[in-house]
Amino acid sequence: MGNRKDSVYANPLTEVHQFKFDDRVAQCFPDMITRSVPGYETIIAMTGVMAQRFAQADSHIYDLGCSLGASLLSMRQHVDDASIQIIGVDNSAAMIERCTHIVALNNSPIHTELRLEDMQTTELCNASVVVLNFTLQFIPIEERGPLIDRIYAAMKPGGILILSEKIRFEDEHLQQLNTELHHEFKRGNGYSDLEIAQKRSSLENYLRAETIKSHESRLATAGFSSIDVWFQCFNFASVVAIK
Ligand SMILES: C[S@@+](CC[C@H](N)C(=O)[O-])C[C@H]1O[C@@H](n2cnc3c(N)ncnc32)[C@H](O)[C@@H]1O
Ligand SMILES: O=C(O)C(=O)C[C@]1(C(=O)O)C=C[C@@H](O)C=C1
Repeated sequence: MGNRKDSVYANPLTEVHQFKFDDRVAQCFPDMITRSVPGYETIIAMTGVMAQRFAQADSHIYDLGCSLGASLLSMRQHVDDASIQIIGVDNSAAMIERCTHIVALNNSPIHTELRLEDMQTTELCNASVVVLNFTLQFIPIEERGPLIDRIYAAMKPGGILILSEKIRFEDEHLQQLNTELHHEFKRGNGYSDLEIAQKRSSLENYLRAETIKSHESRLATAGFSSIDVWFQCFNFASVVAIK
């Protein structure tokens, strides 16, 4: 259902195509993301802890780009008010299909809806918690501002946005250092140099990382009043923004 070992880039490819969240990736996604993103498990676990604190009665919790539902399941474990609804959105049919099975296996009194939709057009309203865990990075940069503005407009006062991203550094030495440390992390998790190189080129024009400063400035422009980096490991970071 999503428990295979990631071998998507293990063999030499004659041509490396742009990364796609297709069936092959969905099948091994938990293994892929855990071995690729330093701190992933901590970010998912703390997403639940933060949701518990910020979820408001009769409101919606959104997990935008939910993949197999790791963040929404973490939040569902921490929220026990049945007046709250959790909504997961992803535009990959392979992900939503598997996520539907996984969510069904985990009983909960919290109403959970999964949508096979684009997060840029899905209906958003009455939100006390919005999660963008490693998904804004796949939206074209010029479209990120309008999406964050739309999320802000759909949020209740006192609500929280959790934004986790691969980040870029302005300082070229730090950019080089953190890229190398990230690759070292992947090597330590069993990825070969070939896998690292092929995946890197498949993400080249798709995952567009920005600096923490750019993210913070976009969130401030949208109107968020309190913004903070609560987690960072090498070139991955997570930011909270409170309305
Ligand atoms: C790295 S994964 C997210 C991981 C997930 N949030 C987690 O923490 O386990 C990125 C997800 O975003 C989805 N995605 C990318 N662009 C999207 C869009 N425009 N609308 C909805 N989902 C999108 C992909 O299909 C993919 O499942
Ligand atoms: O930068 C990389 O090497 C990654 O693998 C990162 C990343 C991500 O941040 O979403 C990219 C695609 C996969 O979804 C898993 C991890």
